[in-house]
Amino acid sequence: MHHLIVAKCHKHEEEEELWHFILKESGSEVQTEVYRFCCRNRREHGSRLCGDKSHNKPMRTVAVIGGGIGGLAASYYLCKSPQVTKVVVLESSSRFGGWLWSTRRSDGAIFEHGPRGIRPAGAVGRNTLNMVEDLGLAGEILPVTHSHVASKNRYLYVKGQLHRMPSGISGLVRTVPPFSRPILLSVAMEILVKKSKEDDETIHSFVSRRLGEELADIAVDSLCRGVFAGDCRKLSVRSCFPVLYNAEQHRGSLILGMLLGSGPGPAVPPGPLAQRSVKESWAQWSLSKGVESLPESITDSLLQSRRVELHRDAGVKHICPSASGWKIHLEDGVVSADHIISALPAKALSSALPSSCQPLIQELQEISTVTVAVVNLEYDGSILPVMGFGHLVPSSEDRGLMGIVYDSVPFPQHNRPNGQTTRLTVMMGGAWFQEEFGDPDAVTEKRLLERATEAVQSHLGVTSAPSWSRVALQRDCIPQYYLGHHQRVESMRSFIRKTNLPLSLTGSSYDGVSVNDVIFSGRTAVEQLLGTVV
Ligand SMILES: Cc1cc2nc3c(=O)[nH]c(=O)nc-3n(C[C@H](O)[C@H](O)[C@H](O)COP(=O)(O)OP(=O)(O)OC[C@H]3O[C@@H](n4cnc5c(N)ncnc54)[C@H](O)[C@@H]3O)c2cc1C
Ligand SMILES: C=CC1=C(C)c2cc3[nH]c(cc4nc(cc5[nH]c(cc1n2)c(C)c5CCC(=O)O)C(CCC(=O)O)=C4C)c(C)c3C=C
Repeated sequence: MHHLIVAKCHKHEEEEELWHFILKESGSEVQTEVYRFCCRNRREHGSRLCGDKSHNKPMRTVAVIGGGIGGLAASYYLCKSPQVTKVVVLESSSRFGGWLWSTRRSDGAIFEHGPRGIRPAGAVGRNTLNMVEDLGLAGEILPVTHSHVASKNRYLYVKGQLHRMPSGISGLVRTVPPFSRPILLSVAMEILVKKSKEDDETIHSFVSRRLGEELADIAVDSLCRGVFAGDCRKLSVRSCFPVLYNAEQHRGSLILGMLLGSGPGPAVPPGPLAQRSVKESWAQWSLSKGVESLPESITDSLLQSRRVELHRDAGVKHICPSASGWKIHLEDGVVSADHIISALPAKALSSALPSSCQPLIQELQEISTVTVAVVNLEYDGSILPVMGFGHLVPSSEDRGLMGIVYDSVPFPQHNRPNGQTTRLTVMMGGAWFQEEFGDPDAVTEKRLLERATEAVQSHLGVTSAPSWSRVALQRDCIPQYYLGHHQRVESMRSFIRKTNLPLSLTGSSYDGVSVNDVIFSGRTAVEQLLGTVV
């Protein structure tokens, strides 16, 4: 008996949905087809994307280039499918994980030099938790609930003072400094603002238009510094905050979009861990040995598979088309592959591609990145004047200093076990790195450390010197989705489709920078390649 199951629908690109149809015979899968539906202007066109016979026969060798969380996630999902004979992961540095990087000191203290908290919410959040559970990491989760002080208290540093971000009904109906009128007023007026006809808009312009300039200048400016280390006057609302863009497009208002929803998202059923996150109302989570445990655990699981080859110190220099796919040139050898999933930063991929891919090279080069100085500090004793996740600093207050995270508050488990200490992380530079500190290659660690400790002193009144510190200069760590980014990404993928290049683009350069987005993008790349749900 044959059963046709519509297994899944998820949003692929703007106004596009992918539908997976699975044909089952006596309970086992015999054929999968993936159709792309374009819902633009409410007209629906379906086209078969993949899943024909050629896609259901084994894909011999897939090379995954870049061993950050994006490349590891893609490899993890590739291994879920029996269609792939071999997966070769090529990473230029001596470790896997990319920006997921934790220092574990011998006395038990843990310091993050990249992401520190991952959100469980939404389809992409559930997807990561399902993966975490599958990897056997559930027991290592450190959840931070919505009722925790780190979730309730987030601060802004404006005009030389810390201000708690308004929250709850009372915070919205009253005038709370640094804002000059109740936020509820801006929110109520928002429903009356007309929808824009523009294809894209900067985040600052979008929020000024819908909620007023003050919220854009202070709250949203700071938020963009705390997620993209970027300038909201240049970043695209459509690519950075698609939920806001879609709310306006589909409901005519952010508030209505939030109340009524703004279109279907990807369908990701929650596993037991994701269900627990909802039941216990988690706002974010980390892992007991630091966020780097996640790529370490994926690497360990990949090593269990005889189909996977993991190569560190294997920088991709050049890739050339060959009769069956690609020849990938490394410093000291050549790897052949039928298909490449690139999880490299866009510029790194652009310099490896052959000149026959010129239009793609051009677009990849246009995706800028920013450099962030991450300064981890440890102080003896309990030195914070306020408790919360941390504070952000709008660019009008201090262009070079983006904010301070009070790591000991959300994750006290990462403090050294003996004796009371406080761990802080100061983040500097971003879109303002060059103007504030000059050439990243010329700036000294001493200068960055001094700037960070001065900020801790002036913002938090801490006069003691840190008992331990570490400066990490994260070069080109966050891609900037400037105006028109969505068109650029679509144009690159369209070039790949039209020229039948056996290449998939994943990682933080294209479809979102959060850890959740990058993992989900790895999964989407694999599902599109194999034409099956993994
Ligand atoms: C300071 C900081 C704080 C952050 N905070 C958060 C947070 O709180 N929450 C959150 O969700 N996200 C956060 N992020 C974002 C998130 O960590 C990143 O967007 C994500 O880790 C990017 O993963 P990726 O695999 O796409 O890229 P990368 O981590 O950059 O991986 C790319 C890999 O490719 C390798 N590579 C480069 N060139 C070559 C080559 N030629 N050949 C082979 N390999 C190559 C690199 O060595 C690297 O390992 C933060 C990022 C930073 C920098
Ligand atoms: C409180 C101070 C914060 C600083 C300073 C900060 C710097 C910083 N953050 C990123 C990248 C991301 N941060 C993300 C989430 C996030 N960041 C903060 C606070 C600071 N970040 C908070 C409170 C949160 C959680 C968001 C929430 O729960 O509301 C994310 C993930 C966003 C997501 O969609 O999941 C990223 C990415 C950088 C590069 C950076 C450096 C200046």
